[in-house]
Amino acid sequence: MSATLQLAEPKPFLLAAEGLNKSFQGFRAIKDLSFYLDKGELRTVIGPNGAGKTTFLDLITGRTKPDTGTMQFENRDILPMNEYEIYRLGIGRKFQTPTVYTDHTVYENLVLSLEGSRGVWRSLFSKVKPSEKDRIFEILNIIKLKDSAQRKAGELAHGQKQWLEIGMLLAQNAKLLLVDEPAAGMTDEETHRTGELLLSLAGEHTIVVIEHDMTFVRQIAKDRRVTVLHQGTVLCEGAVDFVQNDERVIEVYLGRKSKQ
Ligand SMILES: Nc1ncnc2c1ncn2[C@@H]1O[C@H](COP(=O)(O)OP(=O)(O)OP(=O)(O)O)[C@@H](O)[C@H]1O
Repeated sequence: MSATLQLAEPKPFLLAAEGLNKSFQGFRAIKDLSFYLDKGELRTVIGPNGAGKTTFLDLITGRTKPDTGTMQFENRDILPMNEYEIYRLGIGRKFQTPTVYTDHTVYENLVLSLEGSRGVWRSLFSKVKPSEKDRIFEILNIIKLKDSAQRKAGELAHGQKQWLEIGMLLAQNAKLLLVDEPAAGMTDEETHRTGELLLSLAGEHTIVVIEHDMTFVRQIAKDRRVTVLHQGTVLCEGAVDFVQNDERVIEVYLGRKSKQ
């Protein structure tokens, strides 16, 4: 009897971007950038100022369209879609500065973000279904804001606002969370707790974090893949120790060669 070798089907990437290029008035902000992300990954993207990190997130969310290249999310070509259509597919973004509804409570902020949300008025004044309420309390537990559920979001500390915003992405049921510099402006303790929150979400959620704070990067990356962008393209990719010891990475961060 002859045994047949069964090869597992390769798993498709959650997000696959290939050969992206984007110029602004002749300046090439993104150059032949390719990026592949597996479902459940927690990927950190680092790079010096002006490396193209924000522009890359703008390309994923449809805020900016590339001049050339392809972008597939769950095997669907998302380049022809507008920002709202891409958001509806399940790509959620958290900007560096928190954008919560400051005059609404923490609980209301999460209601307003629920997947398929029904517009501000309907969201706040129509009945929240028991299953939705359960989900909100689950999220409040995850983001450790249960005791602040009835506080106005505007009264929260900076770190808490950032956690609320991550909770809002969870309420949207985002499949891919794009998180831009979550540790900016945080105390060391808040930064550490943010790292713990992101680590607790990894696996079940797919997350791309842009970050400068290397202590934080080491906390969340551990042996996960880190992508280094430089001049609009991927300079290096690998475990955090690997990229931190890469001569080219040291050179672009320090502006000189580490060893001659
Ligand atoms: N709309 C625009 N018009 C012109 N130039 C732009 C535009 N958006 C970005 N750029 C340029 O593209 C380059 C990449 O910018 P981007 O903001 O993506 O970098 P970054 O890696 O996010 O930097 P930082 O860490 O400082 O936020 C920069 O040189 C920036 O000036």
